[in-house]
Amino acid sequence: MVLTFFDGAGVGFGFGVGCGFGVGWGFGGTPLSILGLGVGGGCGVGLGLGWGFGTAFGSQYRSSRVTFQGVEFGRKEHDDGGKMRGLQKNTQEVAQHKSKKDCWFVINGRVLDVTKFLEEHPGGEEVLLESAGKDATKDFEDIGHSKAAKHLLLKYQVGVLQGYKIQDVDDKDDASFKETKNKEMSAFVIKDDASPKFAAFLEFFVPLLVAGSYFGYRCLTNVY
Ligand code: HEM
Repeated sequence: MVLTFFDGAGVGFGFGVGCGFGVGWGFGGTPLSILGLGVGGGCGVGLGLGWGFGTAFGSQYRSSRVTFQGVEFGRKEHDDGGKMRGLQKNTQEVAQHKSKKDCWFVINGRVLDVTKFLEEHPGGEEVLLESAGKDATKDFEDIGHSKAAKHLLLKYQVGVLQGYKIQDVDDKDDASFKETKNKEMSAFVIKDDASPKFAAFLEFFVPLLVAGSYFGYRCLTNVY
């Protein structure tokens, strides 16, 4: 979860007592996304209801989970500081995990536990089981897996084959990974933009509707 603070100009709505100063709720500022506390000047004398321009500030919790092409970014597996993923394994140890219930293989020196991925693999579980307990680098590369697939395999890393020094994806000077990261950011923006637009729409029209109803009611009662 991420906490976003915002402040800025907005529209306030509330009850006021006295000479037209009211405290109520408002919305506004950047990213114009949620109700905050609004303070603003109003008009009227005595007990009244009003809305006016003022300032709005507040905070908002939002989910930081982002999924891009099936890869869930920000999960614990990616944030374990490499403790688990960096454990040294040898070929004999990898060779012991070659069943459907316990399937490991090696790709580019990374030891992967793909047991939970078998059923999800778009190329089918059989091909993965054929590589179980072995080095699957050549098979993996020969298929011409996409960049997303290359990124996805990091999720299943449980260690490093002895003798290999693995570069972290973030440090890798590889255009393919950079491209994936950029896409990840745009996916983030799109997902975050969706609800604030709707919220801003509601937040503008609700006070307008309430104020309109109130003034309508006042006009009607004055006539008679
Ligand atoms: C953890 C390791 C692996 C991951 C994360 C992975 C992921 C994927 C993904 C995402 C696809 C869909 C196409 C794409 O995006 O490239 C795919 C397709 C495929 N994969 Fe894998 N894969 C892995 C290992 C392997 C291995 C070891 C083989 C062995 C031959 C293999 C064979 C295939 C095949 C045959 C396809 C279908 C290609 C097609 O339909 O054109 N994959 N894989």
